[in-house]
Amino acid sequence: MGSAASVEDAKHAEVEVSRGAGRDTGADDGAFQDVQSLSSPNVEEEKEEAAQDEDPTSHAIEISSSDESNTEVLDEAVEEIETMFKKTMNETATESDEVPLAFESFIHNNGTLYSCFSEQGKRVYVNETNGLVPFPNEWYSEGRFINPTNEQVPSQSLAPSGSQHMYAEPAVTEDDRAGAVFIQGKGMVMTYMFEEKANMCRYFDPQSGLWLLLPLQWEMNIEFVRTRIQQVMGALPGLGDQKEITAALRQCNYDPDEVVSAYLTIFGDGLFQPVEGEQNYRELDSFQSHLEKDRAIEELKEKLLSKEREVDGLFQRNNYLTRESHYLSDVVQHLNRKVAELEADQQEAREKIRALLTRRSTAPPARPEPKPSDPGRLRAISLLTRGLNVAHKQLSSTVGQWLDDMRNQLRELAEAVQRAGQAEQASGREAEELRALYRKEAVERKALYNRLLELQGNIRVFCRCRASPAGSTCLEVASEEEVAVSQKGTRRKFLFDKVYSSSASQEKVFEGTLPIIASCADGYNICILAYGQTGSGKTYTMMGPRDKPGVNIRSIRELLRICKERENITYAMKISMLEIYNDSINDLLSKNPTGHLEIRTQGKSVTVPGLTHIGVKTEADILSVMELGEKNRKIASTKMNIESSRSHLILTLRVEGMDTVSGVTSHGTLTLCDLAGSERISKTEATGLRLLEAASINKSLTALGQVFSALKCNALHVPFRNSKLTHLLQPCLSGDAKACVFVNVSPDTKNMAETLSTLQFGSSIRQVVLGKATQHVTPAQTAKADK
Ligand SMILES: Nc1ncnc2c1ncn2[C@@H]1O[C@H](COP(=O)(O)OP(=O)(O)OP(=O)(O)O)[C@@H](O)[C@H]1O
Repeated sequence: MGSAASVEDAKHAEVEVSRGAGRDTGADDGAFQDVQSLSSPNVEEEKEEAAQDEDPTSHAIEISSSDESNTEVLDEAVEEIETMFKKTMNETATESDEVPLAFESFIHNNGTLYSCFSEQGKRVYVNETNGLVPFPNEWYSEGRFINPTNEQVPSQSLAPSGSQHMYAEPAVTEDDRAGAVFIQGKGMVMTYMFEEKANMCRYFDPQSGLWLLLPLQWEMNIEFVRTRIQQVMGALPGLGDQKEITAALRQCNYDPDEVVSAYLTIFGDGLFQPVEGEQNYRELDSFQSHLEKDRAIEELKEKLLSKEREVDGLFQRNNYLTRESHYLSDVVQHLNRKVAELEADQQEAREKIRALLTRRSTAPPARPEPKPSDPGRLRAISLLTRGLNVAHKQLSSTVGQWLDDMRNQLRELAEAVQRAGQAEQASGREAEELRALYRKEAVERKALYNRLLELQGNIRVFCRCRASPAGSTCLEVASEEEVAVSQKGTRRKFLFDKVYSSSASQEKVFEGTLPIIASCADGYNICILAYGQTGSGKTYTMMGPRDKPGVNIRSIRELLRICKERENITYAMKISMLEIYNDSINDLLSKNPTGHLEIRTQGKSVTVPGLTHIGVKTEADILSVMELGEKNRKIASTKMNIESSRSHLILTLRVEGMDTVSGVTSHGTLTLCDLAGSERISKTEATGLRLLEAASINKSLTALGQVFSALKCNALHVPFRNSKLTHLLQPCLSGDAKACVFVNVSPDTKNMAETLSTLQFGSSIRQVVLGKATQHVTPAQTAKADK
């Protein structure tokens, strides 16, 4: 039973890892030898026996002519041939990329069974000593094929006894272990990851009706294995050989975590660095989907722009109408004043006329007694009287004309007032319509915006470069989205959602995260975290100095502003602050810290029982709580940075909203995480406690990398529980949240290795798709029932 034995031996065999060396020896599988190539003692014995005899036919398995024992012997023969086949296949597979597979069994008239294959159109058979040798022409008349391509043979008769998995019926469950792969000469074949003593990938060969072992080369292409390869490569960008990783996966029973730790144990953290000059296959893999996504994002951006333009137009029209309406009301008021003045004047004129008339009728001027003897005097009086009459007539007609003018003016004014009133009403209606239209546009714009955010990915990655005190720089901010690292004449580019140069202000840097802050008030889990080498500016970005506050304070300020703006919703906020130091959780707000806290998971919720939560209302409240937490934080010095924080800081703000009109409640969290700096232990010369801290930090950051790579390839299992850090961040990263990651880098040439690894980490998590974020809202009735 060579096959079974070799599998079992392989399972217990020590993992032999010798990168590079493996290649020299012709073992194409590199560091980890293929399970199949680890031969059992039985196989070794068979080899020795085989070596004693040169005649190929003498190695063939004799089939007894007796009917009873025929099936048994045939079973053994098939199994032995299978062992030889596998051995030959492995050898062939390591020598060339082409492996023949058209499987046929030939029975010679002398009773010997041969295993034959079609290789590049020529038939060959397995000879234990010489491997695959051409099928002799004379044999065609000396025997027959049991299962040639065009002849179906009852497969049960070929299945070796004792190996149930080899039976013809491909009755396998439809789960992630089932798959398919294209094989040259066979077309698309079914594959299944059999769980025997160790996991075994086999494909179903319809011609032989057998489940055969899949050669390494093809195994790499099935989904089950490919996902795991990607996980390993995600965690260790320094690994370039997928075949080598496949072999390693076989050795580790297809457990990617085990493979990663095996590599790390042997090669150390050098594998975190990508292989220089090597094309990142993941970029190729996701290139197409990224292109499509980018196209969709561009379209949405254009739509958004045109909507914004429309809204701007509406705004301008609205402003114009409002101004016109104000102007018209001013005119109306002015006219009304004028009318009132004219009416007063008219009244006054009337009074004056009436007074004049009264005086003339009631008190006629005392006429001097005419002196008949004075004709000159009489003529003068008559002239005066005539003049007075003319003046009276003129005055009457002037007054009448004046009154007519005033009446006309009044009528015109009344009409103007009426028209202005109507125009004002019309413009009011139009303004109201515009406002409704604007509200509708705003809702549509918000929906488009959310869709855009969703398409851009619920994880946004920003790169911030700090200034170089040394003046030497290996970084070049090529554009708003691209940063390049130059090294010995080569130039590597990295793309991010935004790249901030050393001159970018704290305010500018915060702008990138601004869009997701409002989502927290809507009931989403939001996470902002900073990753980077020690001293690269994470704390500066997240906390910042007092006069230049960072993302933490600005996002809290923005959140408070948004909550205040929403008049119908009352918000309650609670803040907690913890640090993870040497993989244990410390409560930073507790007055009497009682020791390290543990994490509890219930369904999707992750909590820390005993952690202090303080209710806060204003920015001042929050700042004083943060100050208290900061005081308790462990700050230690390292050789590289005097004020280097050696723990991960996680500040969480829980925001509970209650809509007083609809009764809907929402629960959002804003998680702000300042990660401890990744560092090269050798470079910082850390010893003792510092060494322990550094090892713990590196371990948790590696776990974070593993989580991101599992998320990136949509792995069934995401190893959140590998560290306290990833366990706590689970709700922020498990397809339920929106996240922003800052990768902070130093441009100093002496930090180039760390900078490259940080950029690689950042650009790789950019491809993570968290999925559609979930809004945590409870409808009114449920909310009441909950209470
Ligand atoms: N963009 C920047 N502008 C001005 N000063 C900066 C900037 N980034 C970092 N610094 C300064 O560099 C020093 C180190 O920065 P910081 O403490 O933020 O690094 P860090 O990545 O948090 O380090 P560690 O991981 O060790 O905590 C600080 O003195 C900080 O003020």
